[in-house]
Amino acid sequence: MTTRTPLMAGNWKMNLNHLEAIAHVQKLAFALADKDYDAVEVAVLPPFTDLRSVQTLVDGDKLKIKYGAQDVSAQDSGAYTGEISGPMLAKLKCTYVVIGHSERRQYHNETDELVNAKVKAAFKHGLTPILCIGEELHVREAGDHVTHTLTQLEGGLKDLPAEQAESIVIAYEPVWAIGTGKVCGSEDAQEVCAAIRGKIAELYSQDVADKVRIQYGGSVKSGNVAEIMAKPDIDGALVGGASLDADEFVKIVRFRDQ
Ligand SMILES: O=C(CO)COP(=O)(O)O
Repeated sequence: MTTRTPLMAGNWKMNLNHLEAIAHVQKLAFALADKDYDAVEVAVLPPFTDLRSVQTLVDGDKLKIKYGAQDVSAQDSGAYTGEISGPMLAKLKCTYVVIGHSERRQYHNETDELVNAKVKAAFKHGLTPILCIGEELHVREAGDHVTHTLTQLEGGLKDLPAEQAESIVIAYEPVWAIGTGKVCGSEDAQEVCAAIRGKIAELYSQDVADKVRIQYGGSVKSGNVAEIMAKPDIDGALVGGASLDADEFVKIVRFRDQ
């Protein structure tokens, strides 16, 4: 049986400037101990403007916390005003990059095709994508949440070789549970996460599917994380609002104590 190390990642979204980022990561570093890092991989996903400061802190203090970006361009360089490239993030030693978050799909019209190009760009430059998929409320109400989410999964993974697919992180984030306080029931989250793993097994192999980490995201807090993490196909959480409170995020990392 493959053992997957849980990944707890804080998606700060458009919050915390670079000075606040330093203070926040220092708080996390002070609170987290080796035993936490032995049990769980911990990552922060700050805005682009914070990454250099976070890198300097992590390098300088030899912190075990990982970090990454919230998006990446599908292009390597050139006349793409406002975009940030994979080589730039690699130079900042980012481990992860969030791709296809529902807020980018919704407000920036990102399609599965673009998301797929960004996933490939991430791997090309040694970054691990956290590929976000999940349905809107009307899709769940129509009972189409599994089909919808698996279509996004297939679109995001299109033509990706197994060697890359096995190290990707998938974040199942039902859009209606993001920032709303409405957490998806753990059984409902497990249903979709199991379907995601099943689809990866079908597209690649059971071995690849067993290696891929699948996170749940949407109103995760210290009070509900343990129940979510108890599900067999959920290997971590992508935490928005609650990751902005260092004490709360540390409690989420220590989900086994909750
Ligand atoms: O979108 C999310 C993480 O990427 C979830 O956000 P919340 O935890 O604020 O609901």
